Amino acid sequence: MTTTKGLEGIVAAETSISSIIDDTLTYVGYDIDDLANNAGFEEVVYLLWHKRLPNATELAELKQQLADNMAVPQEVLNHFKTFPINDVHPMTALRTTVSMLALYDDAAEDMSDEANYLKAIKLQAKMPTLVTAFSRVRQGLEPVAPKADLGYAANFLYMLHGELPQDIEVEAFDKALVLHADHELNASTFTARVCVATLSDIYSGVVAAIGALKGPLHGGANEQVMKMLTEIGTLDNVDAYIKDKLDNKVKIMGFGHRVYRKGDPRAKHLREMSQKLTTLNGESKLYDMSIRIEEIVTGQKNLPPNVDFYSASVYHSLKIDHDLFTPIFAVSRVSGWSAHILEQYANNRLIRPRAEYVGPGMQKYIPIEER
Ligand SMILES: CC(=O)SCCNC(=O)CCNC(=O)[C@H](O)C(C)(C)COP(=O)(O)OP(=O)(O)OC[C@H]1O[C@@H](n2cnc3c(N)ncnc32)[C@H](O)[C@@H]1OP(=O)(O)O
Ligand SMILES: O=C([O-])CC(=O)C(=O)O
Repeated sequence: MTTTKGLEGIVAAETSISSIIDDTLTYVGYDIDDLANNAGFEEVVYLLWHKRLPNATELAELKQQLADNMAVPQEVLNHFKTFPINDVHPMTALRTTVSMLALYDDAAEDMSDEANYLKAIKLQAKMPTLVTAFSRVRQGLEPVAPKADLGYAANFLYMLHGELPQDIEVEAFDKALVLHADHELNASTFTARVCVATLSDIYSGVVAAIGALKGPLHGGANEQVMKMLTEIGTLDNVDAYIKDKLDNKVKIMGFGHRVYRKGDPRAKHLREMSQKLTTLNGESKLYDMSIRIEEIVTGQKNLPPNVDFYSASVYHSLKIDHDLFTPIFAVSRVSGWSAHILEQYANNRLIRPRAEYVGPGMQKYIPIEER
Protein backbone atom coordinates (compact mmCIF):
# COMPACT_ATOMS: atom_id res chain seq x y z
CA MET A 1 0.00 0.00 0.00
CA THR A 2 1.17 3.55 -0.69
CA THR A 3 -0.13 6.59 1.17
CA THR A 4 -0.64 10.06 -0.26
CA LYS A 5 -0.57 12.67 2.46
CA GLY A 6 -3.73 14.75 2.29
CA LEU A 7 -4.98 12.54 -0.60
CA GLU A 8 -3.24 14.93 -3.00
CA GLY A 9 -3.94 14.02 -6.61
CA ILE A 10 -6.22 11.10 -5.67
CA VAL A 11 -9.45 10.94 -7.68
CA ALA A 12 -12.02 9.76 -5.12
CA ALA A 13 -15.35 10.30 -6.89
CA GLU A 14 -16.99 10.90 -10.24
CA THR A 15 -19.12 14.02 -10.53
CA SER A 16 -20.95 15.93 -13.22
CA ILE A 17 -21.54 18.96 -10.96
CA SER A 18 -18.32 20.96 -11.24
CA SER A 19 -14.81 20.55 -12.58
CA ILE A 20 -11.39 22.16 -12.29
CA ILE A 21 -9.34 21.42 -15.38
CA ASP A 22 -6.19 23.39 -16.23
CA ASP A 23 -7.14 26.05 -13.67
CA THR A 24 -10.58 26.56 -15.27
CA LEU A 25 -13.59 26.10 -12.99
CA THR A 26 -16.91 25.07 -14.48
CA TYR A 27 -20.31 24.31 -12.97
CA VAL A 28 -21.97 21.63 -15.14
CA GLY A 29 -19.83 22.74 -18.08
CA TYR A 30 -20.44 26.51 -17.69
CA ASP A 31 -17.30 28.57 -17.10
CA ILE A 32 -17.36 30.32 -13.73
CA ASP A 33 -16.53 33.63 -15.48
CA ASP A 34 -19.63 33.27 -17.65
CA LEU A 35 -21.80 32.46 -14.63
CA ALA A 36 -20.30 35.20 -12.44
CA ASN A 37 -20.98 37.78 -15.15
CA ASN A 38 -24.43 36.60 -16.17
CA ALA A 39 -26.21 34.23 -13.76
CA GLY A 40 -28.04 34.91 -10.52
CA PHE A 41 -27.49 32.75 -7.45
CA GLU A 42 -30.86 30.93 -7.57
CA GLU A 43 -30.19 30.06 -11.23
CA VAL A 44 -26.87 28.55 -10.20
CA VAL A 45 -28.54 26.58 -7.39
CA TYR A 46 -30.96 25.15 -9.96
CA LEU A 47 -28.05 24.37 -12.28
CA LEU A 48 -26.17 22.46 -9.59
CA TRP A 49 -29.22 20.50 -8.45
CA HIS A 50 -30.69 19.69 -11.89
CA LYS A 51 -27.51 19.78 -13.96
CA ARG A 52 -29.08 22.20 -16.45
CA LEU A 53 -30.10 25.86 -16.43
CA PRO A 54 -33.76 26.55 -15.54
CA ASN A 55 -36.27 28.16 -17.86
CA ALA A 56 -38.15 31.22 -16.52
CA THR A 57 -40.99 29.15 -15.00
CA GLU A 58 -38.62 26.71 -13.30
CA LEU A 59 -36.55 29.56 -11.89
CA ALA A 60 -39.65 31.34 -10.58
CA GLU A 61 -40.79 28.08 -8.98
CA LEU A 62 -37.47 27.53 -7.22
CA LYS A 63 -37.45 31.14 -5.97
CA GLN A 64 -40.97 30.64 -4.63
CA GLN A 65 -40.01 27.37 -2.91
CA LEU A 66 -37.02 29.07 -1.28
CA ALA A 67 -39.16 32.00 -0.13
CA ASP A 68 -41.80 29.60 1.24
CA ASN A 69 -39.23 27.71 3.30
CA MET A 70 -37.15 30.53 4.79
CA ALA A 71 -38.88 30.63 8.15
CA VAL A 72 -37.12 28.70 10.92
CA PRO A 73 -39.04 26.91 13.71
CA GLN A 74 -39.49 29.23 16.71
CA GLU A 75 -38.01 26.49 18.96
CA VAL A 76 -34.72 26.80 17.07
CA LEU A 77 -34.73 30.62 17.24
CA ASN A 78 -35.51 30.46 20.96
CA HIS A 79 -32.39 28.37 21.36
CA PHE A 80 -30.26 31.41 20.43
CA LYS A 81 -31.44 33.03 23.65
CA THR A 82 -30.33 30.08 25.78
CA PHE A 83 -26.67 29.73 24.87
CA PRO A 84 -23.81 32.16 25.69
CA ILE A 85 -24.28 33.83 22.32
CA ASN A 86 -21.51 36.40 22.69
CA ASP A 87 -18.90 33.72 23.40
CA VAL A 88 -19.94 31.38 20.59
CA HIS A 89 -18.46 31.40 17.09
CA PRO A 90 -21.28 31.74 14.53
CA MET A 91 -20.00 28.62 12.70
CA THR A 92 -20.47 26.67 15.93
CA ALA A 93 -23.99 28.09 16.28
CA LEU A 94 -24.74 27.32 12.63
CA ARG A 95 -23.48 23.74 12.94
CA THR A 96 -25.66 23.20 16.01
CA THR A 97 -28.81 24.88 14.75
CA VAL A 98 -28.69 23.21 11.32
CA SER A 99 -28.63 19.95 13.26
CA MET A 100 -31.62 21.20 15.28
CA LEU A 101 -33.61 21.81 12.08
CA ALA A 102 -33.76 18.03 11.64
CA LEU A 103 -35.55 17.76 15.00
CA TYR A 104 -38.45 19.76 13.58
CA ASP A 105 -38.57 18.16 10.13
CA ASP A 106 -41.07 15.30 9.91
CA ALA A 107 -39.30 14.08 6.79
CA ALA A 108 -35.82 14.04 8.40
CA GLU A 109 -35.52 10.27 8.04
CA ASP A 110 -37.41 9.96 4.73
CA MET A 111 -34.80 8.88 2.19
CA SER A 112 -37.01 9.14 -0.93
CA ASP A 113 -35.65 11.30 -3.78
CA GLU A 114 -38.57 13.73 -3.38
CA ALA A 115 -38.00 14.15 0.36
CA ASN A 116 -34.25 14.60 -0.11
CA TYR A 117 -34.77 17.28 -2.77
CA LEU A 118 -37.24 19.07 -0.52
CA LYS A 119 -34.75 18.91 2.36
CA ALA A 120 -32.10 20.48 0.10
CA ILE A 121 -34.54 23.35 -0.52
CA LYS A 122 -35.29 23.68 3.20
CA LEU A 123 -31.59 23.81 4.12
CA GLN A 124 -30.83 26.34 1.40
CA ALA A 125 -33.79 28.48 2.47
CA LYS A 126 -33.26 28.34 6.23
CA MET A 127 -29.50 28.80 6.57
CA PRO A 128 -29.60 32.58 5.83
CA THR A 129 -32.36 32.92 8.42
CA LEU A 130 -30.24 31.10 11.00
CA VAL A 131 -27.09 33.14 10.34
CA THR A 132 -28.85 36.51 10.34
CA ALA A 133 -31.02 35.69 13.39
CA PHE A 134 -27.88 34.70 15.30
CA SER A 135 -26.28 38.01 14.38
CA ARG A 136 -29.36 40.02 15.43
CA VAL A 137 -29.89 38.21 18.73
CA ARG A 138 -26.29 38.68 19.83
CA GLN A 139 -26.72 42.42 19.28
CA GLY A 140 -29.79 42.33 21.53
CA LEU A 141 -32.10 42.78 18.53
CA GLU A 142 -35.07 40.72 17.36
CA PRO A 143 -34.57 38.58 14.22
CA VAL A 144 -36.00 40.13 11.07
CA ALA A 145 -38.47 37.91 9.17
CA PRO A 146 -37.61 37.31 5.49
CA LYS A 147 -39.53 39.28 2.83
CA ALA A 148 -41.15 36.98 0.28
CA ASP A 149 -40.72 39.49 -2.57
CA LEU A 150 -36.93 39.76 -2.20
CA GLY A 151 -34.41 37.48 -3.90
CA TYR A 152 -32.07 35.25 -1.92
CA ALA A 153 -29.10 37.66 -1.75
CA ALA A 154 -31.27 40.69 -0.97
CA ASN A 155 -33.14 38.77 1.73
CA PHE A 156 -29.90 37.85 3.46
CA LEU A 157 -28.75 41.48 3.64
CA TYR A 158 -32.23 42.64 4.64
CA MET A 159 -32.53 40.11 7.48
CA LEU A 160 -28.99 40.95 8.62
CA HIS A 161 -29.25 44.73 8.70
CA GLY A 162 -33.02 45.19 9.08
CA GLU A 163 -33.14 47.59 6.14
CA LEU A 164 -33.46 47.16 2.40
CA PRO A 165 -30.02 46.88 0.78
CA GLN A 166 -28.87 49.03 -2.15
CA ASP A 167 -28.80 47.44 -5.62
CA ILE A 168 -25.01 47.55 -5.81
CA GLU A 169 -24.79 45.63 -2.50
CA VAL A 170 -27.26 42.99 -3.66
CA GLU A 171 -25.41 42.61 -6.96
CA ALA A 172 -22.06 42.13 -5.22
CA PHE A 173 -23.41 39.73 -2.62
CA ASP A 174 -25.26 37.68 -5.23
CA LYS A 175 -22.07 37.38 -7.29
CA ALA A 176 -20.11 36.29 -4.21
CA LEU A 177 -22.72 33.58 -3.60
CA VAL A 178 -22.38 32.40 -7.22
CA LEU A 179 -18.59 32.25 -6.89
CA HIS A 180 -18.69 30.17 -3.68
CA ALA A 181 -21.46 27.73 -4.64
CA ASP A 182 -19.47 24.65 -5.60
CA HIS A 183 -15.90 23.50 -6.05
CA GLU A 184 -15.46 19.89 -7.06
CA LEU A 185 -14.17 17.66 -4.25
CA ASN A 186 -13.05 20.29 -1.72
CA ALA A 187 -12.68 19.18 1.91
CA SER A 188 -16.20 20.05 3.09
CA THR A 189 -17.90 18.52 0.04
CA PHE A 190 -15.82 15.36 0.42
CA THR A 191 -16.83 15.28 4.09
CA ALA A 192 -20.51 15.53 3.13
CA ARG A 193 -20.14 12.74 0.59
CA VAL A 194 -18.30 10.46 3.04
CA CYS A 195 -21.03 11.05 5.61
CA VAL A 196 -24.02 10.32 3.37
CA ALA A 197 -22.31 7.41 1.64
CA THR A 198 -23.13 5.47 4.82
CA LEU A 199 -26.76 6.28 3.84
CA SER A 200 -26.99 8.77 6.66
CA ASP A 201 -29.42 11.66 6.12
CA ILE A 202 -28.83 14.98 4.35
CA TYR A 203 -28.86 17.01 7.60
CA SER A 204 -26.00 14.88 8.93
CA GLY A 205 -24.08 15.43 5.69
CA VAL A 206 -24.51 19.20 5.85
CA VAL A 207 -23.65 19.38 9.56
CA ALA A 208 -20.45 17.41 8.88
CA ALA A 209 -19.63 19.71 5.95
CA ILE A 210 -20.12 22.85 8.08
CA GLY A 211 -17.63 21.40 10.55
CA ALA A 212 -15.07 20.87 7.78
CA LEU A 213 -15.63 24.32 6.23
CA LYS A 214 -15.05 26.03 9.57
CA GLY A 215 -11.29 25.35 9.65
CA PRO A 216 -8.89 28.15 8.64
CA LEU A 217 -7.22 26.01 5.96
CA HIS A 218 -10.60 25.90 4.18
CA GLY A 219 -13.59 28.29 4.49
CA GLY A 220 -12.39 29.76 7.79
CA ALA A 221 -9.57 31.53 5.91
CA ASN A 222 -11.80 34.47 4.88
CA GLU A 223 -12.27 35.58 8.50
CA GLN A 224 -8.52 35.19 9.10
CA VAL A 225 -7.75 37.41 6.09
CA MET A 226 -9.80 40.22 7.64
CA LYS A 227 -8.05 39.65 10.96
CA MET A 228 -4.71 40.06 9.18
CA LEU A 229 -5.81 43.24 7.35
CA THR A 230 -7.00 44.69 10.65
CA GLU A 231 -3.74 43.77 12.38
CA ILE A 232 -1.64 45.33 9.59
CA GLY A 233 -3.72 48.50 9.76
CA THR A 234 -2.01 50.67 7.13
CA LEU A 235 -0.40 50.26 3.72
CA ASP A 236 2.97 51.31 5.21
CA ASN A 237 2.97 48.30 7.51
CA VAL A 238 2.29 45.68 4.84
CA ASP A 239 5.83 44.92 3.66
CA ALA A 240 7.33 44.37 7.13
CA TYR A 241 4.33 42.35 8.35
CA ILE A 242 4.24 39.97 5.38
CA LYS A 243 8.02 39.60 5.23
CA ASP A 244 8.09 38.67 8.91
CA LYS A 245 5.38 36.02 8.41
CA LEU A 246 7.04 34.52 5.33
CA ASP A 247 10.50 34.52 6.98
CA ASN A 248 8.99 32.63 9.91
CA LYS A 249 7.15 30.20 7.63
CA VAL A 250 3.75 31.40 8.80
CA LYS A 251 1.08 30.91 6.15
CA ILE A 252 -0.61 33.99 4.70
CA MET A 253 -4.32 33.31 4.79
CA GLY A 254 -6.15 33.57 1.49
CA PHE A 255 -3.18 32.37 -0.58
CA GLY A 256 -2.32 29.00 -2.10
CA HIS A 257 -4.51 26.17 -3.23
CA ARG A 258 -4.30 22.41 -3.47
CA VAL A 259 -5.54 22.28 -7.06
CA TYR A 260 -4.92 25.63 -8.78
CA ARG A 261 -1.38 26.30 -9.88
CA LYS A 262 -1.62 29.49 -11.94
CA GLY A 263 -4.41 31.00 -9.85
CA ASP A 264 -7.98 30.74 -8.62
CA PRO A 265 -10.29 32.10 -11.37
CA ARG A 266 -12.75 33.35 -8.73
CA ALA A 267 -10.24 35.73 -7.17
CA LYS A 268 -10.25 38.28 -10.01
CA HIS A 269 -14.02 38.78 -9.68
CA LEU A 270 -13.70 39.37 -5.95
CA ARG A 271 -10.69 41.66 -6.50
CA GLU A 272 -12.76 43.80 -8.85
CA MET A 273 -15.68 43.89 -6.39
CA SER A 274 -13.31 44.73 -3.56
CA GLN A 275 -11.96 47.72 -5.50
CA LYS A 276 -15.46 48.99 -6.28
CA LEU A 277 -16.97 48.51 -2.82
CA THR A 278 -14.02 49.70 -0.72
CA THR A 279 -13.83 52.87 -2.85
CA LEU A 280 -17.56 53.43 -2.41
CA ASN A 281 -17.19 53.06 1.36
CA GLY A 282 -14.18 55.34 1.62
CA GLU A 283 -12.02 52.40 2.74
CA SER A 284 -9.90 51.93 -0.34
CA LYS A 285 -6.88 51.43 1.93
CA LEU A 286 -8.14 47.87 2.47
CA TYR A 287 -7.99 47.26 -1.26
CA ASP A 288 -4.57 48.94 -1.57
CA MET A 289 -3.23 46.81 1.29
CA SER A 290 -4.65 43.66 -0.31
CA ILE A 291 -3.03 44.47 -3.65
CA ARG A 292 0.35 45.02 -1.96
CA ILE A 293 0.03 41.74 -0.04
CA GLU A 294 -0.77 39.95 -3.29
CA GLU A 295 2.29 41.50 -4.98
CA ILE A 296 4.58 40.31 -2.19
CA VAL A 297 3.18 36.80 -1.70
CA THR A 298 2.92 36.12 -5.42
CA GLY A 299 6.38 37.59 -6.04
CA GLN A 300 8.18 35.81 -3.20
CA LYS A 301 6.31 32.51 -2.96
CA ASN A 302 4.62 32.26 -6.34
CA LEU A 303 1.34 31.69 -4.48
CA PRO A 304 -1.70 33.42 -6.00
CA PRO A 305 -4.72 34.49 -3.94
CA ASN A 306 -7.64 32.10 -3.56
CA VAL A 307 -11.38 32.80 -3.24
CA ASP A 308 -11.03 33.73 0.43
CA PHE A 309 -8.58 36.61 0.00
CA TYR A 310 -10.63 39.39 -1.62
CA SER A 311 -13.96 38.11 -0.30
CA ALA A 312 -12.83 39.45 3.09
CA SER A 313 -12.73 43.11 2.04
CA VAL A 314 -15.90 42.61 -0.04
CA TYR A 315 -17.91 41.34 2.95
CA HIS A 316 -16.37 43.97 5.25
CA SER A 317 -17.52 46.65 2.78
CA LEU A 318 -21.04 45.22 3.00
CA LYS A 319 -20.84 45.96 6.76
CA ILE A 320 -20.88 42.31 7.70
CA ASP A 321 -19.29 41.23 11.00
CA HIS A 322 -16.01 39.45 10.31
CA ASP A 323 -16.96 36.22 12.07
CA LEU A 324 -19.99 35.89 9.76
CA PHE A 325 -17.79 35.56 6.66
CA THR A 326 -17.44 31.77 6.94
CA PRO A 327 -21.15 31.21 7.72
CA ILE A 328 -21.87 33.16 4.51
CA PHE A 329 -19.57 30.78 2.66
CA ALA A 330 -21.71 27.94 4.10
CA VAL A 331 -24.94 29.67 3.02
CA SER A 332 -23.67 29.60 -0.56
CA ARG A 333 -21.86 26.24 -0.45
CA VAL A 334 -24.84 24.35 0.96
CA SER A 335 -26.09 24.43 -2.65
CA GLY A 336 -23.02 22.47 -3.77
CA TRP A 337 -23.08 20.18 -0.73
CA SER A 338 -26.71 19.28 -1.44
CA ALA A 339 -25.98 18.68 -5.13
CA HIS A 340 -23.11 16.33 -4.21
CA ILE A 341 -25.18 14.58 -1.54
CA LEU A 342 -28.00 13.93 -4.05
CA GLU A 343 -25.44 12.75 -6.62
CA GLN A 344 -23.88 10.44 -4.02
CA TYR A 345 -27.26 8.91 -3.11
CA ALA A 346 -28.02 8.36 -6.80
CA ASN A 347 -24.95 6.16 -7.31
CA ASN A 348 -23.84 5.21 -3.84
CA ARG A 349 -21.04 3.07 -2.51
CA LEU A 350 -19.62 3.29 1.01
CA ILE A 351 -16.45 5.46 1.05
CA ARG A 352 -13.90 3.58 3.07
CA PRO A 353 -10.22 3.98 2.15
CA ARG A 354 -7.35 2.23 3.90
CA ALA A 355 -4.68 3.54 6.29
CA GLU A 356 -1.08 2.41 6.28
CA TYR A 357 -0.31 1.18 9.79
CA VAL A 358 2.93 2.71 11.13
CA GLY A 359 2.56 1.80 14.86
CA PRO A 360 4.41 -0.85 16.91
CA GLY A 361 4.58 -4.50 15.79
CA MET A 362 2.57 -7.29 17.43
CA GLN A 363 2.70 -7.02 21.23
CA LYS A 364 1.54 -9.25 24.06
CA TYR A 365 -0.97 -7.90 26.57
CA ILE A 366 0.62 -7.17 29.98
CA PRO A 367 -1.65 -7.31 33.07
CA ILE A 368 -1.94 -3.87 34.69
CA GLU A 369 -0.15 -4.90 37.92
CA GLU A 370 2.92 -5.92 35.88
CA ARG A 371 3.24 -2.60 33.97
C1 LIG B 1 -12.04 27.93 0.04
C2 LIG B 1 -10.75 27.36 0.32
O1 LIG B 1 -10.67 26.40 1.05
S1 LIG B 1 -9.41 28.03 -0.45
C3 LIG B 1 -8.08 27.74 0.71
C4 LIG B 1 -8.24 28.58 1.93
N1 LIG B 1 -7.13 28.41 2.84
C5 LIG B 1 -6.18 29.34 3.00
O2 LIG B 1 -6.17 30.38 2.37
C6 LIG B 1 -5.14 29.02 4.03
C7 LIG B 1 -3.74 29.31 3.52
N2 LIG B 1 -3.36 28.35 2.50
C8 LIG B 1 -2.95 27.09 2.82
O3 LIG B 1 -2.83 26.73 3.99
C9 LIG B 1 -2.63 26.12 1.70
O4 LIG B 1 -2.19 26.82 0.55
C10 LIG B 1 -3.81 25.21 1.37
C11 LIG B 1 -4.33 24.53 2.62
C12 LIG B 1 -4.94 26.03 0.74
C13 LIG B 1 -3.38 24.16 0.35
O5 LIG B 1 -2.49 23.39 1.01
P1 LIG B 1 -1.57 22.21 0.43
O6 LIG B 1 -1.87 21.90 -0.98
O7 LIG B 1 -1.67 21.11 1.41
O8 LIG B 1 -0.15 22.87 0.48
P2 LIG B 1 0.81 22.88 1.75
O9 LIG B 1 0.15 23.42 2.95
O10 LIG B 1 1.41 21.51 1.83
O11 LIG B 1 1.88 23.92 1.24
C14 LIG B 1 2.91 23.65 0.29
C15 LIG B 1 4.03 24.66 0.51
O12 LIG B 1 3.55 25.97 0.23
C16 LIG B 1 3.58 26.80 1.39
N3 LIG B 1 2.31 27.52 1.47
C17 LIG B 1 1.08 27.08 1.11
N4 LIG B 1 0.17 28.02 1.34
C18 LIG B 1 0.84 29.07 1.87
C19 LIG B 1 0.42 30.34 2.31
N5 LIG B 1 -0.87 30.68 2.27
N6 LIG B 1 1.35 31.18 2.79
C20 LIG B 1 2.66 30.83 2.82
N7 LIG B 1 3.10 29.63 2.41
C21 LIG B 1 2.20 28.76 1.94
C22 LIG B 1 3.67 25.82 2.56
O13 LIG B 1 4.22 26.40 3.69
C23 LIG B 1 4.50 24.72 1.96
O14 LIG B 1 5.85 25.18 1.94
P3 LIG B 1 7.07 24.13 2.20
O15 LIG B 1 6.97 23.15 1.06
O16 LIG B 1 8.27 25.02 2.15
O17 LIG B 1 6.80 23.51 3.53
O1 LIG C 1 -11.32 23.25 -3.50
C1 LIG C 1 -10.73 23.47 -2.42
O2 LIG C 1 -9.85 22.73 -1.95
C2 LIG C 1 -11.07 24.67 -1.62
C3 LIG C 1 -11.83 25.71 -2.36
O3 LIG C 1 -11.28 26.50 -3.09
C4 LIG C 1 -13.27 25.73 -2.22
O4 LIG C 1 -13.83 24.86 -1.54
O5 LIG C 1 -13.92 26.62 -2.79
